[in-house]
Amino acid sequence: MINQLVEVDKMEEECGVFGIYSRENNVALNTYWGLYALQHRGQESAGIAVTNGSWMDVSRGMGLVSEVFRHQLPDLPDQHIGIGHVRYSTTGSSSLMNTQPLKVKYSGGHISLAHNGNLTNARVLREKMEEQGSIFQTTIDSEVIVNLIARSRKATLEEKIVESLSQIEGAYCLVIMTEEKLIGVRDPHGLRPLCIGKVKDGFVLSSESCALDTVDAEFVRDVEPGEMVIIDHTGITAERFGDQGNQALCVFEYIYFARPDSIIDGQSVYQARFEMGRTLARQSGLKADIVISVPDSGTTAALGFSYESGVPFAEGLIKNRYIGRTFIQPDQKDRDRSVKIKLNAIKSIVKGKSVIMVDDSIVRGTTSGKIVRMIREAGATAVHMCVSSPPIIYPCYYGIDTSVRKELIAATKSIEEIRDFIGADSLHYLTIEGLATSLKTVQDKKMCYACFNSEYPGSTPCEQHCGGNKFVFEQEGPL
Ligand SMILES: O=P(O)(O)OC[C@H]1O[C@H](OP(=O)(O)OP(=O)(O)O)[C@H](O)[C@@H]1O
Ligand SMILES: NC(=O)CC[C@H](N)C(=O)O
Ligand SMILES: [Mg+2]
Repeated sequence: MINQLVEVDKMEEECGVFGIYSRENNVALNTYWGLYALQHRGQESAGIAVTNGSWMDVSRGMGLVSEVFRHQLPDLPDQHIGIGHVRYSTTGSSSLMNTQPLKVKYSGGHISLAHNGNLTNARVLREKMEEQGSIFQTTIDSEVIVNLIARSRKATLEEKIVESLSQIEGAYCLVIMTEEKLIGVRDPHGLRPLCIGKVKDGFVLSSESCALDTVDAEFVRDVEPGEMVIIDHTGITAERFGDQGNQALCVFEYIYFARPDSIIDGQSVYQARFEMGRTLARQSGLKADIVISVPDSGTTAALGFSYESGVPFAEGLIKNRYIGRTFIQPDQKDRDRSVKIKLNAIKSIVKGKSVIMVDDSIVRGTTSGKIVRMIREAGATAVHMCVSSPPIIYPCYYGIDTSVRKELIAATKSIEEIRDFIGADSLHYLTIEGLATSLKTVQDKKMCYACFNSEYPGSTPCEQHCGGNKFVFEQEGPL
């Protein structure tokens, strides 16, 4: 019984990275608060590394930020750089061995590194390095980057990093710490977000701007795709690397991953979700007695749907606030159980009503089938399922754990079969065009829609390992 409760606590998401350079602030504590704000991006493990210029200390553990650092934060006198990570595993198992930040000692000193994203050629690089005698202590792709940096013969740290980046492919936002520097890197596609904030005597790097508010940092700008920013006692400098011609921020950040109070590449996540709901209302033309949302991340789109359609919004489902996110849990048994504990219907709201239920996505179909039944059992006369994203048909290889195509319900079933499977009266998805027009501020930017249309902006692991086929690779075992 105790084990079951513990399992339910371990929800996960997409990794979050955070870094701070400041002499006036307690960097360990600020990193802790920053990670707290990024908790929705990864709930499997958390870690913080700090340095005072002479020593580097790292502390990591399995669980939520508040669980890992329940008793103690890394504690070095005069610490002035800190980095942190919350993990949602996409390569390598969810285990203590694979927690981040990684810390290594090499000929140039110490390096700590935290990574959000997923490399598509990590296995190839690792096998090559192993053949040449390199030793790996984890099974994550991120360790390949650390090894490349440590092995580089270039003279300066910046040159070593750029040389390493020229060898890796896929998605990566990195925060890297040495005894003197805090470095932020965003891959040339810009697949994952990373932004810069300013504190009085230094700078902050964060996956999302919501964490800047938490540590009282002022938003400066996003790190550009293919940009490396270097922060040290002289301030901040930046340099470009790689080919920035094929930029493609992950559109799923706006649909589901990011917090609605974050602004990514100039686009408010809240505004994007609200517009997705409005567009879906226009596209579906649906009317009913009430609009309800599937909390949490379906709520903003449901408000937009209600606003556009004129159908009143009501809270038909209540989410247990002590439960995290379910889609990214590593195990289907956990996901099934979590949905039951997570959501409950309010009978008095839905009884005798025709209901439009809005969620941001159907991935494996774990959530929608159960709650359509729940709303019907609570007395609704009809349940229309509205999804504020297009059907997810193709795997993500860039940091979202949907790399096995057969797990995606829309990859194996038609829309009518999904409607039947979840037991809804009707099922409506936002179109790809509708999604694109909802992203008002970033309409002119190229985004990654690969999970909807299979147009991958870069290489896929399958192409690396299976000779050209995009979809046969399954991420099992190390890398
Ligand atoms: O079809 P499925 O496999 O069930 O996945 C889709 C569901 O998972 C996500 O919610 P999640 O519970 O992860 O997080 P949330 O509380 O932020 O909505 C998403 O918002 C959908 O509700
Ligand atoms: N979701 C992520 O960004 C994961 C980062 C890295 N690939 C890991 O598995 O630890
Ligand atoms: Mg949800």
